[in-house]
Amino acid sequence: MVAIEGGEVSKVVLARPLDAELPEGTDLRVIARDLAFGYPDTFTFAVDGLIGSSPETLIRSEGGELTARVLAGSMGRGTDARSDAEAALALATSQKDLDEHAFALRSLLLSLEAHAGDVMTAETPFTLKLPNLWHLATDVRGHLTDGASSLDLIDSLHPTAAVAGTPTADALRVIRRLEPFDRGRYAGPVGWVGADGDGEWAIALRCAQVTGSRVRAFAGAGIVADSVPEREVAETTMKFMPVADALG
Ligand SMILES: C=C(O[C@@H]1C=C(C(=O)O)C=C[C@H]1O)C(=O)O
Repeated sequence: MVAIEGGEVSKVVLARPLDAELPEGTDLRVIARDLAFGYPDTFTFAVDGLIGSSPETLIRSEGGELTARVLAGSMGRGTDARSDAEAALALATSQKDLDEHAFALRSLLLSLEAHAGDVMTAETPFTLKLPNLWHLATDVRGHLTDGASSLDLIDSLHPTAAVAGTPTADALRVIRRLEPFDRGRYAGPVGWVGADGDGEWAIALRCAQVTGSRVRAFAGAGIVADSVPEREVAETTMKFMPVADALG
């Protein structure tokens, strides 16, 4: 909060790791299948021991068409239909979350400017329902104008303010100062690229790195001026749910 109050950054995304031992005999293919069934509206991935289900599309580039889904602003699901609808409404009307979302969207749009035309987004974010969380979400569409490959695009776009903060360079400095661990591939791009440069890249969130029998899961939350530290920590606990449940 000192970095935000002092004007060093407007938003910073801070993460924490969660370490565990993998139960003996765990088959990562089964874990990936469980994640894919449990979180159908996400990208489930398992690449060199990095396994997870990400709801956020960094960029998809196919035949000159670009799409992205920006997420920022989160709220736990309610325990019944009524409290769940209230949670979604509270999120959609929370100025703190709308601000947090606007930073993330703006950073993506600015980075896309060099590569895309006819960029379209809705004026207000929608609420995206996941099994563990509500998110504020904005879908972005545009046309590729400079022939960039999807690898060029992720080079320009990563890291967005959804996982780093605003301004990017200052937020990265604050992260290096405050996070006492290496993010590894957490919050980086994960996806595929074709021989023609097209591709689909998610942001590696809601994931864990498996190394032998050791597992390290990661979860972060965007901090802005009105953030309440305890709520942000609780948000990361909810974000651990997919991998924590799947890995037992
Ligand atoms: C940083 C994470 O998630 C990001 C941060 C969010 C937020 O702060 O509300 C929401 C979605 C993601 O863009 C994470 O899952 O670890």
